Amino acid sequence: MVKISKVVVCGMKGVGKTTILEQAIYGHVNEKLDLHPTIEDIYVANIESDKGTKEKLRLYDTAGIEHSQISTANGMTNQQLPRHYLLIADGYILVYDTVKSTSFDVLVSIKKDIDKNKDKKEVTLIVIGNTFKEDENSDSIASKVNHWCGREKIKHFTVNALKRQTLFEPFIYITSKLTPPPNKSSFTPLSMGRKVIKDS
Ligand SMILES: Nc1nc2c(ncn2[C@@H]2O[C@H](COP(=O)(O)OP(=O)(O)OP(=O)(O)O)[C@@H](O)[C@H]2O)c(=O)[nH]1
Repeated sequence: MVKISKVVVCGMKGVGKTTILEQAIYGHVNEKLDLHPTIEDIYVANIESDKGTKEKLRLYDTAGIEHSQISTANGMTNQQLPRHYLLIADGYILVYDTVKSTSFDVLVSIKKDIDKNKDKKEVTLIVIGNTFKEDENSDSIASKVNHWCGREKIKHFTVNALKRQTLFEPFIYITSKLTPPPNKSSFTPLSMGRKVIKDS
């Protein structure tokens, strides 16, 4: 039976999660496309791993988390990833905006939540920084994120969601991490996707 890995895409509100998925899978996003806040969408994509095998990923686009709701005065988490994602996920794509340090704070909070709830299950995580625009803050945020990713042993990618080519590497990377060694090889990068649910 073909294994379909389940990957949850999460992060702060408005960091470009939907744009990244729509652009990686369909390649139709431009600055004029109006995207609405997500409740939940599920995409299925066929992606070729670095071992040359074609793999199927089910990608869950989640509702963005508000920075103001990640922690309370006593340090307790208020708004979290819905619990069912923690049960089903084989992997996570954590997305932040390279000029908003608050969007990185949200990832740190999500990662703690994942660690607390993953039990003994192995999960694969990657971090994607979406570069809306360059500004003087982006270097200091990038070095903070690099440092954290190094400590947490998470691969960090920087993309521009509007440039489809920049998106292939992280998707191929996580696909490869989630799939066992192949029997034979072929080559087609990110080929097609099918959106199966749309609530937003
Ligand atoms: N210029 C530019 N705009 C972007 C980029 N990525 C996303 N946007 C825009 O930013 C807005 C929010 O993007 P979404 O992809 O909906 O962000 P999201 O993280 O899915 O948002 P929520 O579902 O509300 O959490 C949209 O209007 C996008 O068109 C980018 O790289 N460059």
